[in-house]
Amino acid sequence: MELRGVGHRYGLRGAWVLRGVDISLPARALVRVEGANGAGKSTLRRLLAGIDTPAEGRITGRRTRTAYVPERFSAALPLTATGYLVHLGRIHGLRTAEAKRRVGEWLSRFGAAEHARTPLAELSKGTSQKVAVAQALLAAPDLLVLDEAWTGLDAAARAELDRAVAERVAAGATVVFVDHDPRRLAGAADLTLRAGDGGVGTVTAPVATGIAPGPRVLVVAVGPRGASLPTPLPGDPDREREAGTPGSGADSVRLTVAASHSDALLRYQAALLARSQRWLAPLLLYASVLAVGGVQGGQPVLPLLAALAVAAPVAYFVCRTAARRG
Ligand SMILES: Nc1ncnc2c1ncn2[C@@H]1O[C@H](COP(=O)(O)OP(=O)(O)OP(=O)(O)O)[C@@H](O)[C@H]1O
Repeated sequence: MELRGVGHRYGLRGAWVLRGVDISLPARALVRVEGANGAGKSTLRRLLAGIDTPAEGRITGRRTRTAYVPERFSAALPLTATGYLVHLGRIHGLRTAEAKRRVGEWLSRFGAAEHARTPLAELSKGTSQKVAVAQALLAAPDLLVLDEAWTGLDAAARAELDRAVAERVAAGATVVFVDHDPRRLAGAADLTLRAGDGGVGTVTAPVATGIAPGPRVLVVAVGPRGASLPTPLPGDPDREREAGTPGSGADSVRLTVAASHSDALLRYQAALLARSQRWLAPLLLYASVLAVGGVQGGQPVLPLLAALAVAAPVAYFVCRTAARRG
């Protein structure tokens, strides 16, 4: 999903809240949105979720199934929790039986099964929030936008939401979240977007998420001399540029990324190839487990094989596509 020159303001003469926003949101990524109060975080999330249309600029590459958990949820409808959720499941295209099965599963996972038949108006704030989260997860969205979604949940439900988020990302979804607690999913975000405050906001994409523990994978990308890789890249890899062989016209960059993010990084580079950018794609990809985690644990072979199993098919696909494109 791409935002190009996106800006938003409320009303024709309102002050610009966001302007000149240029970001790419990769698939299979967890994205944190940060910023001071009033900086435009909710505005950005509503634009991403398709609830608001940008006043200027374009958003392209929208994911097929989008779900949003608002900061405040109040479904003032004469329905029970299950009735409401099944209805939403049907809107998402699920058959009634499948919708009921998923509703039961999600209410149970969030510890709200006993309120399945409770009218929405009688639900406590915490249980209402569980219903709000369940409605978003029902349809297995490939873009999930969470606006302080953990607020009001009990500890067990908060942990369950952490797990659900990890599952969606692992399944290839983009999950965008904001939370006032900086410890929420700390270290797990692939990308951090910072909304600038002061009315006229910009969004930058510092990708600093810290070095994730565990095995690290080395990806070597070779491209035209002097070309630069886009920023940000999934997983915020460490970059080390290497001068190319004289006369070869090529430079290479060594990207070191947590093994858990290597797949997202390789997929992203394959997408760059498809868009024919200057850094067409890695011509050479290889993976190895570095000292953090696997090697230190004295068992580098299995993680290495796992990393190669991920990297090799993608490298093959990228090189084959490059060859086809000449
Ligand atoms: N519907 C609206 N109509 C008019 N102005 C709005 C509307 N929604 C937000 N704003 C204004 O846009 C600016 C950004 O608001 P937004 O809610 O996006 O910020 P935020 O970073 O999410 O803030 P917070 O952390 O306090 O929720 C604020 O000045 C706010 O007053």
